[in-house]
Amino acid sequence: MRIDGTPFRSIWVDELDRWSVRIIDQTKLPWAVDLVRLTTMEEMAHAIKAMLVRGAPLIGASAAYGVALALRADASDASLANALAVLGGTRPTAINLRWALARMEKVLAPLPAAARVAAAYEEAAKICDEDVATNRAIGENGLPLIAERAKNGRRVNVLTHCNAGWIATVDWGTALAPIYMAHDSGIDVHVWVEETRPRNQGASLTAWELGKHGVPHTVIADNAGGHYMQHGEVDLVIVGTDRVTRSGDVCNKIGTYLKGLAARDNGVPFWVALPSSTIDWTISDGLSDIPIEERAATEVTTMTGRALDGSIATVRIVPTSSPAANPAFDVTPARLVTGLITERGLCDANEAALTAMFKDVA
Ligand SMILES: CSC[C@H]1O[C@H](OP(=O)(O)O)[C@H](O)[C@@H]1O
Repeated sequence: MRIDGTPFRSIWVDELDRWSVRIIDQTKLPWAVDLVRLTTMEEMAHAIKAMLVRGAPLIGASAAYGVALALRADASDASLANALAVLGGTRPTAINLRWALARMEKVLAPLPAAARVAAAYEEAAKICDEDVATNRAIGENGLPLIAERAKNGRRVNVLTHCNAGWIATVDWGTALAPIYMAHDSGIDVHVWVEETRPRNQGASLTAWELGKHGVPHTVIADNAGGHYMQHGEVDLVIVGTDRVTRSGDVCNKIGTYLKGLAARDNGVPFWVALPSSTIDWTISDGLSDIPIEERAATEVTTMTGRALDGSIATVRIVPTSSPAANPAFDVTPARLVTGLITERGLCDANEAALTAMFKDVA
């Protein structure tokens, strides 16, 4: 997508040296667009763990380039194994991390060391290019869900949670892809952007990227989403996901489950957008089988933003004596999901539909 008219992806190989990897440091958004140059696997692992890059598809693409950086330094079997282990240990929930590392290992392990670096960069580039095409297809497949509600120029209100936009992927995004396509086709689409406590990725990332693209949006507290649904202000919910089970259970940013409950209670369609690389075919029960990342309590007890003097400040919002807990994701049972928007089309959130649509990979 574009940032002030300049086309960007969220990750790319440095144009000058053709081997280091560039990312947008998402912890600096929306206040600064900081393009960081990564030169080692360890730097990439940190970028994933500290969420300079985040979002299931982008985590996978980033890990793939992390393997390439590792092999550029040392293309031995031991170096490959170490890179897979270190990168694989950065974050536990998004299945795309495991998917991308397994794909890199399958390509690289059989090769002689001398052939591995070029092959690693080539495979990482393929993962990125495929992600862009996949998300474009998700946008095209999800567009009718918005268009069918836009009859006679009627404004369509979509609620989303967290950030599943172009910066959560290599480009286009998942949940936001249909929204971008609807906007670009002239549909009057408006987005309720839930701030998404505690990391506020809706407020800081989704609002930023929608604003850069000129998509009308309103940032709201997480607790306001149900209220707008009750008052008929939400035509549909579209969220992203970090892992979907073969039975259609959806793991996504903490708070998504509550949106699913509110949507069901108010008859609002609740759609989940995902590439098939986010489906974990090895599990069925999301609640018992998906590892939920527990992040630092300071993400709950503090907030970071721009002070009135323009400086970036972090403030405590919880008494120092109060402990805090910070599960980063929750699981929305398939029964609350209206459907899945995939690169192959719209799919019911159940095993029969998923295995039929993806019989070649299920
Ligand atoms: C397109 S995946 C978006 C998904 O990833 C986010 O998690 P995180 O930012 O912690 O990597 C969030 O759950 C989004 O819905």
